[in-house]
This record gives sequence, C-alpha cells and structure tokens, in this order.
Amino acid sequence: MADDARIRLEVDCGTDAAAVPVVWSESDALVEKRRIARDDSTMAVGLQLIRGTLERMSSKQTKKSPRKSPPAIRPKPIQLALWPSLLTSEQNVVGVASTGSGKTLAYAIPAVAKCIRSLLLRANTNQGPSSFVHGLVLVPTRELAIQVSKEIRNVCKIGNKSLSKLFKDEEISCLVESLAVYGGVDIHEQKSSLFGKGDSGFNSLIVAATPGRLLDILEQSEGQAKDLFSQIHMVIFDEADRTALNPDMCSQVDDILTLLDSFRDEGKNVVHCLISATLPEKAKPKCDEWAPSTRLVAKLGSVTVGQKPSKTEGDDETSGKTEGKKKKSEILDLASMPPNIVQTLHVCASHKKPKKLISTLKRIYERKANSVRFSNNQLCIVFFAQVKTLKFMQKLLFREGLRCAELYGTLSQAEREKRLLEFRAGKTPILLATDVVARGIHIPNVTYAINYDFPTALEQYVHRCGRVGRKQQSLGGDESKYGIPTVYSFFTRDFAAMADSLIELLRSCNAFVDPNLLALSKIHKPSKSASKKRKRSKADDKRDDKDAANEIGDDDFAFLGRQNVLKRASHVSDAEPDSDASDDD
Ligand SMILES: Nc1ncnc2c1ncn2[C@@H]1O[C@H](COP(=O)(O)OP(=O)(O)OP(=O)(O)O)[C@@H](O)[C@H]1O
Repeated sequence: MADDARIRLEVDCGTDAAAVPVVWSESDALVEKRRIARDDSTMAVGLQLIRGTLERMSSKQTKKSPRKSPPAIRPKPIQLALWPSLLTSEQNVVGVASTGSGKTLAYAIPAVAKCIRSLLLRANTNQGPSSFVHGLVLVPTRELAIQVSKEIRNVCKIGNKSLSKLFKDEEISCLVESLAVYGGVDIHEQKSSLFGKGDSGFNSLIVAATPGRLLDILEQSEGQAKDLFSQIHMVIFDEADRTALNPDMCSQVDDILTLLDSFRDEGKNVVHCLISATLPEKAKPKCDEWAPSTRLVAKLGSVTVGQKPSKTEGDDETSGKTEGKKKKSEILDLASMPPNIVQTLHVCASHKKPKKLISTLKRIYERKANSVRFSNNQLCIVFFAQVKTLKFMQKLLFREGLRCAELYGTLSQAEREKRLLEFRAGKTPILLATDVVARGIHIPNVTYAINYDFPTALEQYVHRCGRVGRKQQSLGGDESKYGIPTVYSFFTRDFAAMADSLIELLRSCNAFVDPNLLALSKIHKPSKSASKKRKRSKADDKRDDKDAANEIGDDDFAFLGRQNVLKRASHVSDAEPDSDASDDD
C-alpha cells in the first residue's frame, strides 16, 4: 500500500502536480464528504494538501522575484519517504534527515490530513459538534514550538479553504487549527485557547508544545484535558534525541504519554513519529521506547561516526580510567551534512578566542561590504556555552564597532521573541546566542555560524551547522547574494576527547581537517605514554599560553588594557557554567 502511495506521490507531485485528483469539488460536495470519510481517503486529502502547499511555496517565490522564473518546488526526499507511510498506515515511524531538509512538512501534512479525515468522519456520522486535539508535536524549545505551529498553520489554511467550500451551505463550521503551547507566557491564556473552542462547530487541533508547559496544563485541568485529548491519533517527537537526552524533559514526556494513554478512548490507536537530523546511540533506548515496533526508519544520506568499545580495549570502566575511551566510543547516527556548508575549524588556546572572534567577524564584514548586496542577506550566529561569556563578548564587540544582539534562555519570553524577530529581519546582523537557537530554527538568511565555544556533543555541532545556508538549501538561493554558508569553530584542547569523532565527521563531508586537530587526537590516545605526553603537553600549554598572551597586541584590546582583558577573558572561560537552559519548560 505504502509503495503504491509512494509511486503515486512521485508521479503526482514529482513530475506532474496537475495530475493530483481534485478531491474537493464544489459541485459534488456531499459525495466528496462521504468519499473523504472512507477509509482509503487520507491519502487523497494528503495529496490535495501537498499540491496546495507546494503551489503556495512556488507562488511565494514568484512574488518575491517576479522577473526570474521560480525554482521548481518538488517534494524533498524525506517527505517522499514519510508521506506514504504516515498517510496510509497507523504504524510508528522514525525519520532522520539532514538539517533544513523539510522534515517539518514531512510530518505536518499527514498530521493535518488525518485531522481533516477525523473531522469529516464525525460530521458524516452526525456525532455532533466537538473540539479535539488530534495531533501533538513535542519540541525542546519555545521558539521551535512557535515556528512549527506556524508551519502547520499554513497547511491548515489550505485544508480550511477546501473545508469551507464543502460546508458552505451548512451553518456549522469545520476547522483544523494549529496552536503553540510553551512556557514563559501566561498559562491561563493558553488554557483558554486550548479549552475555549466551545462546541459550536467541528474543530480539530494540532498542538506544538514544549513538554513542561503542556504537562502543567494537562495536570492542572485534567477533567477538560481528558475530553480534549481523548481522540489524539498522532504524537510527533521533533528533535527527538534532544528530548530523550535531557533527563527533565524526558520524564515530562513520559508523564505526558502516560496521561494521554489514560485520556485516550479505548481501542484508539496512536501513531508515534520520531524526527531529527541526528540519533546518538545513547538516545536510542528512549527513542525505541517512544516508538516501539517502528514500521519505517527513514535515514537519508546516513553517516555513522564513533565506534563501539571493543572488549579487548575495555579497561575497568568503573575506575574512571577509561574516560577518554568512553567518550571516543560515542556512536552517532546522523544524516549527512548539507553539502553546501563550508566547515572551518581552528584549534586554539582558550584565551585566544576573543581576539579570534573579533578578527573573524571583521573579515566576514569586510567581505560582505565588498559583495554586491550584503544588507539583510548574510546574517551570523555566534554560539556560546555560557551567558557570562556571551555578555562579556557583546561588550567587547560593541567597542570594536560590531553591533550584535544577545539571545539566551533566561531572558523574558517577550524579549526572546523580539530579539529573534529583529535578527530575522536583519536589523541586527550578528546574534550572540546559546543553544536556544541551535536546533530546528529556520532563518533563511543566516550565512555564517561561529562556534565560539565548541559544543559538548557532536550532534549539537551538526545542528548548529545546520542553521546556515538554509535559503540556498531549500530554494537554491544565489551565492553572490547570500554568500557561501560557512561555519567557523574555535576548538580548544578541553574537547580533545571529541577529536576522533569530529575528524571522522569532517572527513565524511570532505571538509578540511586542521593538522592541529589530528595532533590533538593523537595526544589524546589514552595509553600510558599518551597520558605522560598529556602531562607534558599541559606544561607546554602553560608555556604556549604565556607566549600567546604576549602575542596579543595593545591594538587589539587597547580600550581595556591588555592584562585586564586577558584576566577577564580567562576568568569568563573558566567560570562555572551559569547554565543557560537551552531547553524550555
Ligand atoms: N519540498 C520543499 N521544497 C522547497 N522548500 C521546502 C520543501 N519542504 C519544506 N521546505 C522549506 O524548507 C525549509 C526548511 O525546512 P524545515 O524547517 O522543515 O527543515 P528541517 O529538516 O526540520 O531542519 P532542522 O533539522 O534544522 O530542524 C522551510 O522553510 C520549509 O518551508
């Protein structure tokens, strides 16, 4: 069945979009309503939504550049892989595809199609007006909840247009809607948006939520929630590995699933769909638990880095002697990185990073000033591990004439949204951020990312890289206008344990590998001689650092005084993490 559907999809949408049957016709609304409610029709509704969505994207492109012929919009590979299964079966799926490859629509269209079918079933069987949450998307950050909900809303609009034609002669309304539920804003308002739909029509909701806030709502309003969520038939775990690896979020998700199980009408099946660009080994047990008996695992352009620990290598793990090996043995399944991204990695000492950031940004900006158009088209995100460092660097960059905005988890939600909006619009072309924007966030004009602090997990590196070049990736944007998507990373020796896997990853993308990274990986080999070497290299390090400190000229930090800057920079780097919750309630 799914194979037939796939062929039909490829034929209908890949080569001739006009061949998709028109499911909803005004002339024969009643017959159509009955037909759509039949068992095999989710696919037909899905096809209609697919055609509408792709057409909408195409016409948006034409409006933006009316003189050029717009690029043909075709379904992406992950969409072709997931749509048939999600539209024709009730089984769990896992989808792993590279960043920016259109995973959101891969689950959003089937979710909306299923909602429409449920609505029509109810309307056809005279079950009376009602509101239900039919689909739920769980995401790790507030900004992602807002973004995903917006993308689903666009699909809903297409469905609602057709529904309004079908129901135009009837007084009752039939609507499919999308709602974002996330922390940091008034919970009462969110509750009234969720529960206040009333029973004046047939409403089907898809909720995109951060787990903490959703759990609060479910627990505080259990009675109302029980009715509203009793018909849920699809739960999507977007950025599933991130949620699975965050203990707080993981237990919140488990609690949500238990509650949903108890709310759901007996005999109702629920499809679980796990989505990400990365699937680390350590996240797999939880992912398997969330999506048991998976029918389809769609891994596109898959790469595996890291190795399983071999028995002969095994030291006594409990003694803690094998820390290096344990880290090395991390296995990470990931979709291949988008090929258009240039990865530039510098191995450097920690205290050199402020100077390096200033010079990298100045280089980028000089290049931008010389390019044809640089205004809002080439944005840059600089990633930090700690808010303290981020704030320190913001001041430093400001004094160098580089205006930047800051974004981190402890800002008020209104401020977070405002700053992200301004960055999107290009008002502030440089954004200094923590990992709040490392995953899922789609800002088409981001051309550069700089890992000021290298992420502590390789999968996070993959997601950070995925923020750049998304315009080019989705719609084939022009390099002269948008620049070459580039990720700069400052890699310090504290991350040596990750060097091997990182080298593997860089090689898998045919990226240049800094010889210093190779050297670091050799130094890190956890043998006795290596540990001696490590000790020796620490001493070398101190000497190097001293030399390097002398290298930083007064020109660079004249405004603060060299010693002062160095002291503060190293103080900031060494500080205890002033934890920025990149994941939200
Ligand atoms: N078939 C398509 N053709 C062109 N653009 C598309 C298509 N499908 C989706 N897009 C667009 O591609 C962009 C990126 O999609 P999306 O945000 O779903 O990526 P993703 O795979 O979820 O990335 P990430 O892993 O970073 O979250 C969006 O603007 C989306 O509208």
